[in-house]
Amino acid sequence: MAASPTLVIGTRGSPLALAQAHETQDRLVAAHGWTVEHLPLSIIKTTGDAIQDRPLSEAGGKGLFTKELDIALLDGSIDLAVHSAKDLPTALPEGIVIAGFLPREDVRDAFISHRYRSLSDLPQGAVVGSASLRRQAQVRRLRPDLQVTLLRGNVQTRLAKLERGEVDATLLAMAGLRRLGLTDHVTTVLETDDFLPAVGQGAIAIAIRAEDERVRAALAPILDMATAHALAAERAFLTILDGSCRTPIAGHARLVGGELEIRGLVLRPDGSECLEAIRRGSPDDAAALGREAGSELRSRMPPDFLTS
Ligand SMILES: NCc1[nH]cc(CCC(=O)O)c1CC(=O)O
Repeated sequence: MAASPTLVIGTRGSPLALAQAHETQDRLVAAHGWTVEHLPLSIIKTTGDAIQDRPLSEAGGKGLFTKELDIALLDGSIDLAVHSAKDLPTALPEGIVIAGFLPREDVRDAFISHRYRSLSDLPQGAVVGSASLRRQAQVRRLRPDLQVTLLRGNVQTRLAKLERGEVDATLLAMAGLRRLGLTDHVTTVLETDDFLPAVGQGAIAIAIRAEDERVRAALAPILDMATAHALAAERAFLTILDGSCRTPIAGHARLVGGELEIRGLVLRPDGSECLEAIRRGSPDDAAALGREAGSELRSRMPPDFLTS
């Protein structure tokens, strides 16, 4: 066996981020027979972690969770950065690339409530808390009679707020709940046909320095091709529609038989309108399928769609 190199794994400090970093560490240990001492974690606080009082879409969007990790990659203080693919901006800084993705977790959202069994079981006027424009808009689309409020914080904080009765229900990603061992809290799982996940949901992306062949080779055995195809389609879809991080967007790609299928949605924030596009084709054309779905929605969107 080759001598164990030292690779420093950069991560945010939230419990979910740490679980994802540990999963990466464990997979590298299993693939290479290395020891965890040679895969130290470097915990880095990001601007996104510090802002708790307003929606991140108002504070500058997704890059807020990645900037400090990007800097650490570029200055060599870490060798790889572990991210929730969902929180990664579509454009990465010069010199940084996504090496690939770990095998994807459950992509679905969960409905969580202590008093009600499902979204359709909530009484008129019940309060659903979420920080995600996508979840807020899809809830309003399905149940225009509910109150939708902002609920921020990490997964545990949100569950605690629900516990205290600040909201009647909330929605969280199954992937995060599974990684944190918190699926006991799940009331019902929302199928993707009814409630479409965010682009990248459930996938862990690993960012590296573009030129770093040593780290790229070390990661190769733990990366998952099916997830890479799905994410290529989803991220290409999002790139076409980006520009406004105030737009509720959902997108999910998966292999059906040997084909890749992407389904994408854009919604008005109030849920009054929802446009859908679907493309199916060869996984080798993943990015093109995503771009086509995005372009179709862009051309069908009324001019005021992004601002209403
Ligand atoms: N924006 C926060 C965030 N980023 C990734 C996940 C869950 C894990 C995932 O989707 O991979 C979550 C929490 C949530 O949406 O419930």
